[in-house]
Amino acid sequence: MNCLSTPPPCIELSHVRLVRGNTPVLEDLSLQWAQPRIGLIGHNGAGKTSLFRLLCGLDAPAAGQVLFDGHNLHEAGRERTRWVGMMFQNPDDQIIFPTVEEELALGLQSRSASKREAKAQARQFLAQRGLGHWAERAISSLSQGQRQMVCWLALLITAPRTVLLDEPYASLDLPGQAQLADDIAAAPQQVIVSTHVLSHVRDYARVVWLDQGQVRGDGPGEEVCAAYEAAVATEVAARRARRSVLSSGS
Ligand SMILES: Nc1ncnc2c1ncn2[C@@H]1O[C@H](COP(=O)(O)OP(=O)(O)OP(=O)(O)O)[C@@H](O)[C@H]1O
Repeated sequence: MNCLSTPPPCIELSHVRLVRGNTPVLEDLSLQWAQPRIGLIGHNGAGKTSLFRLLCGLDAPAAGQVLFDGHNLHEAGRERTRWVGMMFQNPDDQIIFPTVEEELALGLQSRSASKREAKAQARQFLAQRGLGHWAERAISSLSQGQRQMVCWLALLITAPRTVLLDEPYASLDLPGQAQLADDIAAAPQQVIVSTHVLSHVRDYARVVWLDQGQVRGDGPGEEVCAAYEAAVATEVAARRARRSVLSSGS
């Protein structure tokens, strides 16, 4: 299910090279993403977070380009925050302000609301979601999962056209995971979810499997997740066989 009232934006990577520190992470990567829901899977270190950092403009490509509905994303300036927003894997990398309402107001202020208006809107937004009592709470008093929820709410309130979620379920309890899944299903934005929990993206029409910065699988979630699981099973079996040979020789 998706609730997009307009067609999702088209994100196009063309021959992108991305280097982080001295490490080449993405090499000659070309992709076109125009589906409302997209899953991104792959091993630790495959390049998923790096790709997200590129897509929200935190990092720029060393070669190639990224287009958002035909516009160069890395030349867009402030306009880019209306296009793409990211929820970080670790909420502490994202949250800046001491209270929930101030954190939520931040994105609204950058959209020209005054500080007072932005805080009032943030309080109203929280109240609509039954979280009015969170408004003045100190971020430091929230659990990790609750902080992740604040990051999600901060994205929802600023409503960029594309939302990048990096391991969004990692710290959430089961009710929190169900709520986030429902929120994602109902979100009017294009949503791209990076996750190691395949059940969250298996029913997506499009899943991309990233392997050492390259696309190894791309297609319907059922197929790509099954191919990834099969590859993992093969890797694990090979590793166990090696370990058993080593231990029998010792
Ligand atoms: N700041 C950095 N400087 C240099 N190399 C980095 C930096 N951050 C990440 N890398 C490298 O980039 C590669 C991709 O890392 P990335 O964090 O994008 O992977 P990932 O797929 O998101 O992994 P995970 O599933 O563990 O979150 C890895 O080889 C990693 O070591």
